[in-house]
Amino acid sequence: MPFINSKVNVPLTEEVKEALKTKLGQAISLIPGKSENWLMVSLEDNCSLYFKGKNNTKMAFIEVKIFGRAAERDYERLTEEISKIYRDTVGIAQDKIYIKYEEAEHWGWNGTNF
Ligand SMILES: O=C(O)c1cc2cc(O)c(O)cc2[nH]1
Repeated sequence: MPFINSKVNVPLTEEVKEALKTKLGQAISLIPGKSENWLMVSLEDNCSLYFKGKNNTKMAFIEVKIFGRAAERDYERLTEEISKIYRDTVGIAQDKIYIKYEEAEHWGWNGTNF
């Protein structure tokens, strides 16, 4: 049950949101055992983001939360893929994207915990 929360400082059309959701759903399977089947995605646009004191360029902050653990090499591959997705789909330069990973030991679903 991964969760991807993304904030960008530009507006996103419904078409772009759909494309991001689909591409992120494919990318998450770079982490063994994860898939779009359990993926929840939040796409926040028009956020007030500042990087290095400035807000005059497109930027993104993306959080990836997973239940359990993953290997460093899988996070490396996912960072590469997510950065390409936001570059190709939203036009954000790779050096204006932060990606944060979190591993959760406790995850609730359907009224109980895994
Ligand atoms: O996506 C995961 O991390 C995930 C899905 C899933 C389903 C399930 O029935 C489990 O017991 C664990 C689990 N992890």
